[in-house]
Order: sequence, then structure tokens, then C-alpha cells
Amino acid sequence: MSAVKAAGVRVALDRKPILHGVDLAVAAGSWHAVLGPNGAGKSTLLRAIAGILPYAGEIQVGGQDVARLAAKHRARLLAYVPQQPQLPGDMTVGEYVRLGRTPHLGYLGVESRDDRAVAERALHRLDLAGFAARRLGAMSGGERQRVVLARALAQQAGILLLDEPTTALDLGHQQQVLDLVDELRATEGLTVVSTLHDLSLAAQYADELTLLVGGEAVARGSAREVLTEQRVAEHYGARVRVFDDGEGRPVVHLTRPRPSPGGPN
Ligand SMILES: Nc1ncnc2c1ncn2[C@@H]1O[C@H](COP(=O)(O)OP(=O)(O)OP(=O)(O)O)[C@@H](O)[C@H]1O
Repeated sequence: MSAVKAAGVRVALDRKPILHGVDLAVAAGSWHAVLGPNGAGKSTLLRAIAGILPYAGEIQVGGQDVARLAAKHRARLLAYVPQQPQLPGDMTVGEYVRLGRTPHLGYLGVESRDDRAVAERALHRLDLAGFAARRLGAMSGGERQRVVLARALAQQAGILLLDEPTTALDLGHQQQVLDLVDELRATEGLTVVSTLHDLSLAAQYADELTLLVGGEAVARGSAREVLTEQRVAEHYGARVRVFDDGEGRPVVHLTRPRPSPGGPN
């Protein structure tokens, strides 16, 4: 069954058409990466799936029409991590992560011991246990990115929408975050839809990829099917070599231009 399904999705921003009829089907418990050059419409597609942008066409999450879901119900089904979240600088890390529990609170909005335990576990999982009392305004870019992920995990939704979740992270934390998301996918059946600029990382973690160009899906399939040298050159305007990592997954390397014959060595 598809946990996320989009059919013929069209979005216009400021009356400019951005998505031109995008289809997507993400199997429950799988990881789908949406790739594409700058401005292709990746974030727009994720925001439409998150139910925070008007669209034409059809989007279903967990079998329900996302446009018809009340915000609280939607937040129990899916957690969305934007590329550049606006964070209240004077809120503490702990307070912010506990906000992830809001859709689960009862009528009076009182946190239970369980709510606090879930938030604490999310902090711990993202290496933030020692930061709970720190103000968000005093965190580095990568630390803030992990805080936003911790809040999304605290939400305990079955579908995770991640817009460039690793851009501000160092190598170790990139791996830690992607491994953690993958572990949750494998053990708790989480469905993940993420944009990723790093094509090799997308190939490592995603089960299926969609390549979006100019608001249209131009390729879809496994990393091996989608990430060919020719396609990357055509759509990204980049010189690349694509290698096999030894386990059947492509690794995409940028290459320098070859020196012209007779030019300086
Ligand atoms: N409010 C807006 N009004 C008009 N155009 C917009 C608006 N917001 C975004 N756009 C345009 O929509 C297009 C798609 O933007 P989007 O952020 O979805 O691309 P993206 O694929 O996520 O890009 P990137 O890789 O750079 O993050 C871009 O050309 C962008 O300039």
C-alpha cells in the first residue's frame, strides 16, 4: 500500500506554475528521495504533500486526502521538516522539541510523563541530551537542524517529510541522522520522503528516487536506473563519473575538466 500518493499534482506560486502534474507513489515503510536541480520544485512538492500549500490534483497520506485533514490529525500522520525552519531564538531546545507532542495532547493540553519521555528520547537520539536548557538562538546551524529533526521524531508520525535534512551537518552527523531515520524506517515502519542534493547519499539510503526537473518528474526508479552519467549531465549540467560502490549502488563524483591539448600542464 502507498503511504503517500500523489497524482497529477499542480502548484502555482504567485500565479507562476511550479509543478506541472507530478505523480508519486511511496510504499509504506520505504524511503523515497526526490532529487533535482535548484528550483526544480522539490520543496514545493514536499510542502504540498505536507498539506501546507494549495494544489490541484490529488494527494493522499495514509489513504486520506491531505487537503481535507484538520491540522492536528495531519500532524499525527506526518511530520514535515522544512529546509529553513524559523526557530524562536529565545525558546529552549527542550521546550521546542516538546512542541512535537502538541498533536497528541488532550483537551487541556497537559503533557503526560509519557510525552516528556518521548521528547527526551528524541533529544537523546540526536545527540542533544545536554542541550535541553540551551536557547535555540545560541545553537549552531547543524545543532539547530538536529533540534528540528528531534521535534519531528517526538511527533511520532508514521510519515516523515524531510527537506534537505543534512545540509548543515558535518559528515559524522549526516551519517548519524540518516542512519537513525533508516533505523526508524526498518524497525517502526516509518515512511520517508526526502529531498537530497547529495546524489550518492540518496543512492545509499533511498529505495526509490524521483528526478524532478522544471516541475516535472523526468525519471523514477532505483538509484541505478535514475543516476546515470548521461542523465546527471543532462539535467544538472554537471560533469560527473558514476561508479558502483561494490554493492550495486551508484556513487556520483564531480570531475575536473580535462586539460586542453597544448594547454598548461
Ligand atoms: N512564493 C513564490 N513565488 C513565486 N515563485 C516561487 C515562490 N517560491 C518559490 N518559487 C519558485 O518556485 C521554484 C521551485 O522552488 P522550490 O523551492 O520548490 O525548488 P527546489 O527544487 O526545492 O530548489 P532548491 O534545490 O534550490 O532548494 C523556483 O523557481 C522558485 O524560485
